[in-house]
Amino acid sequence: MAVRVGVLGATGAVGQRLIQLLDPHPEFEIAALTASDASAGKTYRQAAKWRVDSPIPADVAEMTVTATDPDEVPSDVDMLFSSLPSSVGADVEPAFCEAGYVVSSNSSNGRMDDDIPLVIPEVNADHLDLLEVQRDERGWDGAMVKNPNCSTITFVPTLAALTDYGLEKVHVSTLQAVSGAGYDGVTSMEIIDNAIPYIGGEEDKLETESRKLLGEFDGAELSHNGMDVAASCNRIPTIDGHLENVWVETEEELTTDAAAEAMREYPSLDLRSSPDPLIHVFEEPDRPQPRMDRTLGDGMAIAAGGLQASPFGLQYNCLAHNTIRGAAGASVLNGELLLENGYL
Ligand SMILES: NC(=O)C1=CN([C@@H]2O[C@H](COP(=O)(O)OP(=O)(O)OC[C@H]3O[C@@H](n4cnc5c(N)ncnc54)[C@H](OP(=O)(O)O)[C@@H]3O)[C@@H](O)[C@H]2O)C=CC1
Ligand SMILES: N[C@@H](CC(=O)OP(=O)(O)O)C(=O)O
Repeated sequence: MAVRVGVLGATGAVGQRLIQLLDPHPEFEIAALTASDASAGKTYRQAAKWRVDSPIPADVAEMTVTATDPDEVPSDVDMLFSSLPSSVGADVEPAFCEAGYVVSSNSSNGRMDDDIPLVIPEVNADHLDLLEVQRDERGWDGAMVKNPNCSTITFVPTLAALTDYGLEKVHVSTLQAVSGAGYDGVTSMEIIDNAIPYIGGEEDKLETESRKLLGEFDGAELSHNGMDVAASCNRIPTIDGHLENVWVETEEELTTDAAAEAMREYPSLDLRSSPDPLIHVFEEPDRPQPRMDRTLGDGMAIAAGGLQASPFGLQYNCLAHNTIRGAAGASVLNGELLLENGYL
């Protein structure tokens, strides 16, 4: 029987992607939709300005949107996918956990908290056990797991494939699509014929989240990876797909052939949304490209290419679909991991 799930922030850009992914999902059944008070009481069709590239699911369109309040969500809903603005999530997500709901959240609030697992299932599924610590410390019947920032998700799996060589220093420079800023995030006058070398708070997220994701959990505490990470983040006029240039210095000698093989062989998981292969390594020097490669693995694969030696270690490019692998798909995959591990 399918698990009854709800979407917090269901009318937004990421909320719509969540509905697109959850509606055909055999393990989940959409049973609750929440948004701001302005949307509460409306049908989903009335409340959401549907902008996703597939039709609005007919059954979801006629559901009534409620306020984002634990008292408004039916108690037989087992899991909530959250795509609320982080300022809202910080207030209400803990209230849902306290009320007994398991929350798989895409919002950035709490990602770096010591007792909140920040998870990319193919990279650090073992960190999910932090939920035991979380429940002990917070006294929650529910639980909260986060997925990382979309640009973090794009490069960390490629680093995970190289950890046997000892990661020392990582430089990453991003070219991020406009959808990452949300529909009203940057105006056409700002971004057409332009690039913006600043995305508020983004560089710190790549630098800190990557070290948490590649850290070690000993059953009680999580220690962060000791590598140095420096990030530079840029907005460019693509619609979807974050492209990143990466330089990695390792303790052990790392040839481009060995790196390509390690990435190609890095395992995916036996979960519905985990693509096989996880990392698609291109031989062509001009790939990956956002428009051509963002839908690999139904938008859940990581693409890499341009591997070469440089004075700053191994150099390569990587790409992922920012609103699927980087946001909604990441939360759904964490939901599948929670289900697989008996948290529902
Ligand atoms: N856009 C992207 O690609 C990515 C976004 N994210 C993160 O995901 C989250 C959502 O982003 P995005 O979908 O773009 O945002 P949107 O602004 O498009 O959507 C926000 C959602 O939250 C609801 N909401 C807003 N204010 C409140 C409130 N006070 N109480 C309850 N619900 C509220 C909105 O409802 P209503 O329609 O009623 O206003 C809407 O459903 C953010 O934390 C963002 O940083 C992460 C990665 C990528
Ligand atoms: N800041 C990201 C999107 C985003 O909302 O990230 P976060 O989930 O860390 O808030 C971008 O602009 O592409």
